[in-house]
Amino acid sequence: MSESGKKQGFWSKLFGTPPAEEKSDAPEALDARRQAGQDAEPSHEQEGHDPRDAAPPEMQAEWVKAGHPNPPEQEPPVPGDIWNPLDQPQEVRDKQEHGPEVTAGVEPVVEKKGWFARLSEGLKRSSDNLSNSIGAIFTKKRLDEDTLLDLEDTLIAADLGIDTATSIVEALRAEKVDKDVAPDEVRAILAREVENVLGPVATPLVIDQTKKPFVILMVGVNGSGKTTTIGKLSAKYRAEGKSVLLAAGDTFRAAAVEQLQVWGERTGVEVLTRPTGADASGLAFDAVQKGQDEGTDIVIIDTAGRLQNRTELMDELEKIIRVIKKRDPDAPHATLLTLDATTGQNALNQVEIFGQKAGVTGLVMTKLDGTARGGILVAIARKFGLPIHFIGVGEAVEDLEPFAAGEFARAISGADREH
Ligand SMILES: Nc1nc2c(ncn2[C@@H]2O[C@H](COP(=O)(O)OP(=O)(O)OP(=O)(O)O)[C@@H](O)[C@H]2O)c(=O)[nH]1
Repeated sequence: MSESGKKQGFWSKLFGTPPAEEKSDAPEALDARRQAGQDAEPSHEQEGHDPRDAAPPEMQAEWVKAGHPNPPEQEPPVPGDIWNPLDQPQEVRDKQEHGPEVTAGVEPVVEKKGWFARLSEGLKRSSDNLSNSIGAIFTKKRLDEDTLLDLEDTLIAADLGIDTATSIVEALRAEKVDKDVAPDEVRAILAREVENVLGPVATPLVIDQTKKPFVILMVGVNGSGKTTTIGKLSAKYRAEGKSVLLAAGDTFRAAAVEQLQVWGERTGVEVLTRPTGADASGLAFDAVQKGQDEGTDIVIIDTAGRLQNRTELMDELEKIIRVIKKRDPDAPHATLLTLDATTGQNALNQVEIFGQKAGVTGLVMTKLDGTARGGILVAIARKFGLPIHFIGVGEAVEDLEPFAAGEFARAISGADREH
């Protein structure tokens, strides 16, 4: 059950009904074997209805004050297991250091697409590849084994994982072999199977109010969206009337501390800091203690971005957790791993190693509004079964959504679009 049903006030006003289905011209086949050099770029997206437009003017002014940038134009990083966030272009890394620009004064609210439209656009590359390949494969009316094998290859190439690919092919074989089948029926089966995998892990992050404070530790590789997600979460929890304390645990970089302080100012939340180079675990300890002393509802601890294969940095993360436990043996009550949706296969390894070292309890997939490679979330769900709490669909404070399996499945399969 998504958290959206329970949302009140500010938050419930933010997230309206998803916009009507998106249409796109279906280009020809994209499958590598069929490409023949004709890789289709996503076509220009239609403007979606933005539920935020219906919000009161003072709220819109607040968003403008908080900076309301358009999604960044970022090229996807190098694909697969050689992906390294530190390889991103300097301007992207600069932006990561300083966060999105804050617009001074009140300007007209920028026309912004609804979150579902941004999710669909972000997943358009994955979705187009899948959907168009399905269109190209299912040219014969009758379903045969060769066609099923081609489909399996396509699903694996879309990062969905071998297990999911096999189960989709099995479902199709059971229902349709030797029968007439149209591409749209295959897309619908794909959407259904993806939803079956994602449904059980689409669970809200429940804040146990008996824990004072409820401690959330945010972990992930460099630039995966930890600090931005913390900013969005603190806005959400403040809007729910909860008290929040942030701890700027990336003590390596002054810019990271500043970035969290900007989010603290935007959301009216205190940020605990230490000088650059200070021990991050000491800061985490102090933050939990301060939260206990002051009866704070939620303490969110940021950590420095680290590649999962850097043993010494992962050891430091373990130390932070050990030290937090000295103040509260049950804490952290949630350890959230942020995954950049443009990462691809490397995300599987991130979940595995951060899971082992930091005891990750849930996932947030960020940048699903960009050039996302969303299929990997299905492989991750299948392999690890970890809760997926939220998705990030933009850089602004309101661009955090509870994860909804059905919407994600429809967006990635292209089942809602006309072909
Ligand atoms: N488009 C888009 N950009 C995002 C999203 N989440 C974060 N970003 C951007 O991604 C960049 C990195 O985000 P940060 O929050 O700084 O990432 P981080 O994990 O704290 O980075 P480090 O401190 O370097 O480890 C920033 O430019 C963010 O504005 C999202 O959901 N969509």
